[in-house]
This record gives sequence, structure tokens and C-alpha cells, in this order.
Amino acid sequence: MAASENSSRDLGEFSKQINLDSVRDALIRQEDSIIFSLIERAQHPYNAPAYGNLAYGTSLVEFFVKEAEALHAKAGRYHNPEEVPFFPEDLPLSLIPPYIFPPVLHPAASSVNISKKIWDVYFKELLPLFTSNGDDGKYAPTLASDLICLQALSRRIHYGKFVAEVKFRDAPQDYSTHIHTKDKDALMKMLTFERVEEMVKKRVEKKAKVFGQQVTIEDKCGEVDYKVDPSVVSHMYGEWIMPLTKLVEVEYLLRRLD
Ligand SMILES: C=C(O[C@@H]1C=C(C(=O)O)C=C[C@H]1O)C(=O)O
Repeated sequence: MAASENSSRDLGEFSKQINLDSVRDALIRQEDSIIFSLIERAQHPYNAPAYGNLAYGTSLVEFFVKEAEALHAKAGRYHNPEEVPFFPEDLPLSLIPPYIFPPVLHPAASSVNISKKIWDVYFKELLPLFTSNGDDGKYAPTLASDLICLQALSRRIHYGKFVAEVKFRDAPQDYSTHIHTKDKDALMKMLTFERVEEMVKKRVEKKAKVFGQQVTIEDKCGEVDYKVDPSVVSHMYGEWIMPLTKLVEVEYLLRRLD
């Protein structure tokens, strides 16, 4: 649909329809993208030369992601408030007319960007957990898979802005008290649902089992070999993906009354 086709009435209606169930459904759907992206990347070993500095001070991965983001920017990817680039500096303008996304978020949302943290966590913590040691020399498909992983993780983690918005709308007075006093701990406590987090960890472990097994015509008995260790996926969610999503929620809420 072109920009001119989304009427302001439709945009307003959509903005009102979003609720905690719908944002949680979106997060559940994004689990599939994240797990499939990890499975794709795990086909290759760690491939250290893709991440080391090249002679002129950058790395192959930085070059690859910057160039890819420039192309995606031209195609309008970053008009979408769900998409946050890793290298926002000097991105080219979009060549296509903007699609007008429903104005769900507070305008200060655009200043919430934890891409650098996500980048560091992905390369320092996550990648070594689900790839084998070694170097197969196939850096182009390796980096293409890294890009998909990074984008899926970033979209999920920055989606915390939408989660925070619906939580704020459900209890504006309670959140406002802690926003005024900039009480990050109190905000973190209010937005945390441990029971939901336990369900997320169990579900992603199950999805990693279902999506990551060798499918054969004959039924096989005995040990199943998974493409990515399901307990590692659950661990990643518990240690990094959910905490970073909550960090985005807190950062968004702190700016919600600006
Ligand atoms: C995203 C939410 O906020 C928090 C973060 C969660 C997550 O990242 O999956 C889950 C539960 C909450 O502690 C939510 O309430 O659904």
C-alpha cells in the first residue's frame, strides 16, 4: 500500500488496537525468525577471520553490515519503527515513498537504540555458544547469516518499546510515578513478569527441538541430533535476549513523558 492509501483514521484505529496480547503474539512469532536464523548460522564454524580487523581498520563483518544497511535504507527498511540499524550514521535516504506506520510509540522512541550492546553481546557471548570452533573459509554466507541473526535479535529486543508502550497505557499513573523519579529499579520490577519469562524459555527450547531436528522419511529411534542445542537457545533468552528487551522497555519508559 502506498503512503497516501493509509488514511489517518485507519492509523488511529490501529494505534488503539495494539495491546499486551498482540505484542506478546508478535514476540512469539519473532522467536521463529530468531531460531531459524541461528540454525542457518550454525551451519558454519565460528570463522574468526570474518571478525578480525582488516588492514584499513575495519572488519569484514562491519563492512558487510554497513553496506547491507545502506542498501536496505534505500529500499525504505528504516521507515519502520520496528527496524533499528546498527550503523545509523550516514545512511542513504530511501528511494521509495515512505509507508506511514501507525503512530503507536511516543516520538522519543527513536532515541532508544541499544544496537551497540546487541552487537557486542552477539559476537562476544552468543556466537561462540552455538557455533563450532574452526574456519571453513566461507565468509560471505557466514556474514549473510550473521546479518539475519543480528536483524532478528535487534527487532525482537527493540520491540521492547512497543511492549513498554502498552504496559504504560494499561497503568499510566503507576508508571508515571516512577518515571518522574527516574526510578529504573522500580520500573524494571513493574514491567517484569517472571511467569511469562519462564514460559518463553520453555517454548523457545521446544521450538529449537522441533525446528532443528533432521527430518527423515522413516521414523528414527534413539538420540536426536539438533542443529542448535535447544538448551543453549533457552539460556540465550534467559541471559541476554529478555534482559536486553527489558532494558529497552525501561529506557523507553524513562522518555515516555518527555
Ligand atoms: C516482553 C515482556 O516484558 C518482560 C520481558 C519478557 C521478554 O522479553 O520476553 C517477558 C516478560 C516480561 O518480564 C512481556 O511482559 O511480555
